[in-house]
Amino acid sequence: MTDIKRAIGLMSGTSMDGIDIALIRTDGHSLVERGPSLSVAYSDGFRARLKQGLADVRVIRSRDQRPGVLARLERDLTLHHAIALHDFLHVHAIHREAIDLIGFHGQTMMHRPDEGLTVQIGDGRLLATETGIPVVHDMRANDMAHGGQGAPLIPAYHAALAAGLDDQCGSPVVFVNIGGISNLTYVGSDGTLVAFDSGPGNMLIDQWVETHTGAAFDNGGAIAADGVVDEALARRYLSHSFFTGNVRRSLDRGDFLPPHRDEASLADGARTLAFVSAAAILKSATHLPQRPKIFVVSGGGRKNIAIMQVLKELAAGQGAEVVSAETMGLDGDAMEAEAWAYLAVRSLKGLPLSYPTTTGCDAPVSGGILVHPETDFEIPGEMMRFQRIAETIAGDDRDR
Ligand SMILES: Nc1ncnc2c1ncn2[C@@H]1O[C@H](COP(=O)(O)OP(=O)(O)OP(=O)(O)O)[C@@H](O)[C@H]1O
Ligand SMILES: CC(=O)N[C@H]1[C@@H]2OC[C@@H](O2)[C@@H](O)[C@@H]1O[C@H](C)C(=O)O
Repeated sequence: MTDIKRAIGLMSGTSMDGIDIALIRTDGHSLVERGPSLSVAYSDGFRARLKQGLADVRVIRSRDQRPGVLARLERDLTLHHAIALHDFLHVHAIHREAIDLIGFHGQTMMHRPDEGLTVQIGDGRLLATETGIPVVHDMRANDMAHGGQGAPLIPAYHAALAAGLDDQCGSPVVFVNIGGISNLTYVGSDGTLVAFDSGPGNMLIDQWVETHTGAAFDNGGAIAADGVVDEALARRYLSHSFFTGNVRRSLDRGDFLPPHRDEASLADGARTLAFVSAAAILKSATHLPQRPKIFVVSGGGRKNIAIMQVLKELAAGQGAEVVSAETMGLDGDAMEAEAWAYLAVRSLKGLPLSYPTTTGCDAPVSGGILVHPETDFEIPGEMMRFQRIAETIAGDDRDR
């Protein structure tokens, strides 16, 4: 009998905007039934603590070091995930015992593929203890140990989704995730899977808008709508060695920096960076085996009209269509969390998470660490839970 699992994925991406949670039922192969999802935003206080963590992580030389605020941050990040998971179960009236597994991404604090170093904070053991559910975490490390870039890992899930899309759209199909960083997955009609990071997604726009206005992002692309593209500035980004080099490599937040504050007006800067985000995707897509017929876009960047307009124009010039994940009946906000649930099930079964054509690893490799909760687990009582929330949130303000 097919062994089908109910798994929850927890994703906190490079934008550091919050936690995405999604439930799926899957056999870890082509059977995927997507369930409910939820996004829980971080408070300004916790985002400020994560940014402090990005500064403190710079001195790390091995992936288990936790200098400065990082040890405390890892604990509190994990508690935020536990709280978010309890809320998710409560909102959807799901009993904890109905869940077989959690796939826990944690928060990437540093990613240096050239040095074989990738650091995601998140305490899998603590999460298992707090939730009473087995947790698979740290899914990038084994790929790197086998010569891979450690990212992107979502392509295995895209391949499963593509199998369900066959009748609806042409092939090859390319899945585009526009998060803080963008990545592409090409799925050919013969199942060929090719993937890589494609450039800065929203992170430069977010940093630019925050510096000028204090807002976390350009809502809907409204700021960019009032601007014009500064061509010299756009050219500077698009001639970065990431695009001109022949080897595809995965990106860290620090690989691209926002323009200096006075290099452009707020609106022109936002418009230019939205243009760069879209043009980077098309530029990177030239490294795919074939021109795609359709780009299926997920991630928060699909809500930025300025990015989507340019993407559609540039793709149309190559005879390709651009649609949001929702047009294909998928969920562009939950897809990464769903993927982490799917990958956790694959990890449990010892199936590959990555391939030479997706991360550059030497051979298809599995990965992840499985942690079981203590056998005498009891759900923390409501009072204890609220006390933990209060403590964690108080910590967010105290430590910022
Ligand atoms: N309504 C919106 N309008 C414009 N941009 C938006 C909107 N909602 C979200 N975004 C952008 O999407 C970003 C979050 O996207 P997402 O959650 O896909 O990224 P992530 O998962 O953190 O990153 P990554 O995929 O790189 O790990 C926000 O930081 C913001 O820039
Ligand atoms: C190191 C790391 O966290 N990389 C992320 C980041 O965000 C987008 C892009 O860069 C992608 O390579 C990856 O996340 C996705 C979910 C992945 O691994 O598939």
